[in-house]
Amino acid sequence: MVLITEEQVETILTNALQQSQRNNQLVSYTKKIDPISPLHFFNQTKKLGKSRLFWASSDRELVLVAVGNLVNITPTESRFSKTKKQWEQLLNQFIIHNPYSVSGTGVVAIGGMCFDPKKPKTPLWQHYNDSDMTIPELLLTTNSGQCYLTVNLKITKDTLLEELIAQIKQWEEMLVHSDPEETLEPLTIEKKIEKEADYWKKSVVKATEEIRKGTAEKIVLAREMRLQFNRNVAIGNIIENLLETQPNSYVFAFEKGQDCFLGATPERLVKVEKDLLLSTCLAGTAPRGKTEEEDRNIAYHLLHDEKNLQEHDFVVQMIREAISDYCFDVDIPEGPVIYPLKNLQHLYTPVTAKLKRGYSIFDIVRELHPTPALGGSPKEASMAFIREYERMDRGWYGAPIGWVDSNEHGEFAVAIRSALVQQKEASLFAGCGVVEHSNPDMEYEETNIKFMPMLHVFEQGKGE
Ligand SMILES: C=C(O[C@H]1C=CC=C(C(=O)O)[C@@H]1O)C(=O)O
Ligand SMILES: [Mg+2]
Repeated sequence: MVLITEEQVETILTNALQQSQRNNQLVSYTKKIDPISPLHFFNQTKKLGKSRLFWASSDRELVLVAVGNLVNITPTESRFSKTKKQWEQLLNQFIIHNPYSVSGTGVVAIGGMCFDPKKPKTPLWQHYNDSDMTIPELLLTTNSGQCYLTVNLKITKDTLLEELIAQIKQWEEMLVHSDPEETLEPLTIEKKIEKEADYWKKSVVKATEEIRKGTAEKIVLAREMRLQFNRNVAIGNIIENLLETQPNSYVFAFEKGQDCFLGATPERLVKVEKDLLLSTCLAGTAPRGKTEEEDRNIAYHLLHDEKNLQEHDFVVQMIREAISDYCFDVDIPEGPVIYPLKNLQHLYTPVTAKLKRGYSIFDIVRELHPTPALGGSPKEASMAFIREYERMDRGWYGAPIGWVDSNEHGEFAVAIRSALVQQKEASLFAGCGVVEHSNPDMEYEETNIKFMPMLHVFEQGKGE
């Protein structure tokens, strides 16, 4: 693997030190390297003892592995506009050496936020900030089969070049080196605890009553399942299983100390490449069939089911309305199609548009979150219901997670089909859209199939 040569680093850092007017100069250096496996990189960097973040796009064209926190953007209020502002300010402070105009290379901020900062945080999510975008120390980008390594540094007038160079060399040696794989006993789930299942069904009934009264039109209610394992979960193995078993889904893993929030979500919130904007309406659910014929029948019924079409339509209407001031050339097809996943299928309507000048992905995330696929309709009334009646801390579940780069490219997904892993335990989350004619037992079953993608990867140990 070719990393940065000593000469190159020395020239860049010397220039940076000379250019620096400040005490803290941020420097970013990107180099194309021979392809390496992102998962290998993720596993190798564990011994650095720094938090790691993993992101793979649903088509797997882009994979990011971010290691360490050079700077964290963690506003405690007005999180979307403050993140946007701080990100722009930080970019101005960087000396960037990135000769490649490739998405996801160079200075990238990656992270996410909690679903609802107005709901009190519980100890479950104590290590996760309400909003947290990381500019890492090391970033491996795999884009369309090409690999790039970015090193981000903070240098001061007192920084010793030799020490920095030695550190980069040390990273290089560590990454080139391949440690023998640890042999672990197979992972088994020793206990599954469904939290508040009966109460949850009652809250679905309560939601339908409120909807009949006219308080809201749709309310998404989620529940939690706690798992206990025989040993600590090896995060790299779970990512590997998710990549193998969940095509058409984004795979993510965000470590914070000993905790890791991870999953495989099918739901794009927004993708921006310069002025091209893509979003997704995903709501309405059915299981997969055991045979092709059964599968086709289920899909046909889903496409014609009033209740699911209604659930879906609230999302389409809201997204159309939310982006209208920020975009032109909005294109949304008339009706949904099927989005098949391994364990379930959804109603899906893609959205394309052109972003007006002066707006960024953060403006769109602010307008869209939460869509009625995770909150409800109207936004405020459904959020108020969730705040009052949902007996769980969603934390980062159901919220935007993603990345942005210095070329005005970025993508956010909605963190569903996910779990918060805490060494020998994990919390799984699943929710569903409650509308006027929702039946509590059927919604309960729907959340059961939404737990399956995560349950399977924990049950399978390694692969299928
Ligand atoms: C809230 C979840 O799914 C949403 C996304 C797709 C379909 C949904 C549904 O049919 O209810 C939900 O709105 C979840 O998986 O936890
Ligand atoms: Mg549903």
